[in-house]
Amino acid sequence: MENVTEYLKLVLEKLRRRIERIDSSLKEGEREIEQMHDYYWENYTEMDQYGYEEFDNRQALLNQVNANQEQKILRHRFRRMLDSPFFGRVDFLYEGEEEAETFYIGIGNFAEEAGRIPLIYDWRAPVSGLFYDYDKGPAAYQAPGGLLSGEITSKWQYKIQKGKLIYAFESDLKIDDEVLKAELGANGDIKLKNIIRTIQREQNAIIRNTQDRILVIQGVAGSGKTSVALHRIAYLLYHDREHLKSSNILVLSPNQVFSDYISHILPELGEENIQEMSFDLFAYRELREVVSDCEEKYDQIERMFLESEEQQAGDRKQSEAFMGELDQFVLELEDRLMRFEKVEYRSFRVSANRVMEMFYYKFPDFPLLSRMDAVAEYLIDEYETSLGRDLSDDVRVNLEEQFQGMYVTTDLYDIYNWFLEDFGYETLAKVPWEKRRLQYEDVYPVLYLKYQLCTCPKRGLIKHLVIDEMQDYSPMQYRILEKMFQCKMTILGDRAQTIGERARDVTSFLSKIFGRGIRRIVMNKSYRNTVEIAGYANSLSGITDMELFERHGRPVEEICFTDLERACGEIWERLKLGEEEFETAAVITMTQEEARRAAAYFSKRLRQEERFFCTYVDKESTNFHKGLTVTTFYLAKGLEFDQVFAICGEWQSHPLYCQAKYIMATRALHELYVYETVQS
Ligand SMILES: Nc1ncnc2c1ncn2[C@@H]1O[C@H](COP(=O)(O)OP(=O)(O)OP(=O)(O)O)[C@@H](O)[C@H]1O
Repeated sequence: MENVTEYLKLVLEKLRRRIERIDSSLKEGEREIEQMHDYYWENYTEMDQYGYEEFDNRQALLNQVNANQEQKILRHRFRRMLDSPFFGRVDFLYEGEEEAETFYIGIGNFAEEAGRIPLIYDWRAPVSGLFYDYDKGPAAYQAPGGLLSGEITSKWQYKIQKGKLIYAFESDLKIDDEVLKAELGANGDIKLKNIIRTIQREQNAIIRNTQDRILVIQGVAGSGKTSVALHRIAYLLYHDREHLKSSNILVLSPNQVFSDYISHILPELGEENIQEMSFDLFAYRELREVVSDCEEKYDQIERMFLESEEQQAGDRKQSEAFMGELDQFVLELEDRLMRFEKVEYRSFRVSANRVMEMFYYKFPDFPLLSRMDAVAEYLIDEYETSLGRDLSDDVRVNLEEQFQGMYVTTDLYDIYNWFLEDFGYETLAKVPWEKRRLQYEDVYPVLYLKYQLCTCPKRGLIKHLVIDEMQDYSPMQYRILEKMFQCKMTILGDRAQTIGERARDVTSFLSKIFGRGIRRIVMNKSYRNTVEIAGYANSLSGITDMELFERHGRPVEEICFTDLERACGEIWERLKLGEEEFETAAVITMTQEEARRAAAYFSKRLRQEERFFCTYVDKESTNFHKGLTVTTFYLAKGLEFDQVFAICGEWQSHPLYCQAKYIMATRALHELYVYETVQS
């Protein structure tokens, strides 16, 4: 069918009919569930004594509930498609055929009935690859049965809103750029949005990559790393539904606000949301038995602003050299940690020599602090077999305690202190558990030590791990992750955005940790910022090889001010929120104290004149809102705003200054103002 308006009308009509059919089948399904309940309650006293009938009844109920659930998911997708059923079309002439076939592409598959030829193809379907990867001319796509070649005879892009066709372009490179410019030039949505209409070729290659076990994406700020990683997840879920569920995917995300910011994409793409976790939170939980409190990463950053010489000690403890020292310490620990003794209780007797022999020769591969459990288990089992019965619980507990008592200590805090002392580092305060607090730089060394000495819990349920902001994880953290996860991974980040004195290029050490099977991809084109903003940011970090998407805006303004409140007064005048141009704006500071003062200023002004919402975001915040956000550079990472006011203060000589300013600058979509306050 040639005429797109006609086709749109037809599709909308069929969508409506399909939704009606689902509605009535859902009603029928719910009636059946009710009847099954009624039947059960009326008859359950008479159901057969072995419970077969009851089992059958429950099974039927479960099946019906699941069927209804699936129908609801379908209905949800079709209702969304009523707004915009498709956005692209390719006409493809298969090799050896005479007439081209037409494929319309949208957010999901749609056929008049299950099993019929789709009227619309999901953007993730094999054939949809044609739309993203080729212009008119020779083309091919990978179908389940092999590569299918041919020629694209025409390719179209559409914008449909509320069921109405807004535009239709027969696409070529120039038009594609215009469409993308329009998308990027629009005001920032509140949350990160899906990009299926305009996925770029280099991005599509990453999204559709299924062969590499570990994909490492080093991408410049605003190149679409986070977007691409999430679309990749949607793609993988679509193509491997049998083995991969959303519960099998885990995202390591930097904080709650970022998680909230990206939380829309997967549901928008018709997938359930995936689990996310902060690695720090996980580490604190794992160390609960060792210390009562741990310093948080963000507190450490704040501390770095107050005591900049701390940075070096902190960096040292995350280095590969430090890990080497810890490994060496662990190797030499065996003799020092053990005090072998005989074990006796009632008729159970084992000599110290026997225990030692088992410890060193029977279970040498067990981590040191888990090994005595294995020895005890083995010897107790052996004894129970000779007795021909199990030991009572109290005898077993007594024996296990004697075995465990052969460790001089099992307290990781003490053991870590031995290490610090041996290698000439300042030791931790020797205090009871209630008073123990680890500084952030010691958190991962202690966790690393724990997994060197005790069996590391494997996360078998996780089949795909996504690590965002990869540059902020140290070699030691990757080593721990490698022990915990043996699954596929998507690791992404930008070395220029490292929170640290120097940019960290994790690609230089990842292959040492994960071995072969790593594919490294560089994304060098930035989509977020205008040319003016990207040029300014690049000059800060010395980046010269970034490709810029040609979208222009206001030049960046650098403004000097004497104090923070005056800078805020100036910002107030420049904000274009509310009824004006923009949806989102941010005032970004170096430190929490500055952010707090700025937020107090804006809250006060807003009490007098209610123009928009103002949200102060700190490390405890969980949500991302429309309006003005006031926060620090380290919490603004990963986010974007229409207008950004970067308050760089008087930190020019601070080691984090350059990276922080770069992070602030690259958050801006359309307008950037940089405030350097100088003391009067
Ligand atoms: N193909 C595309 N089509 C439309 N918009 C895109 C495309 N690629 C990226 N964008 C937009 O560019 C912006 C940056 O994307 P994203 O946040 O995923 O980048 P990033 O590389 O993770 O950024 P950063 O590291 O700076 O936080 C977003 O607004 C995103 O929607």
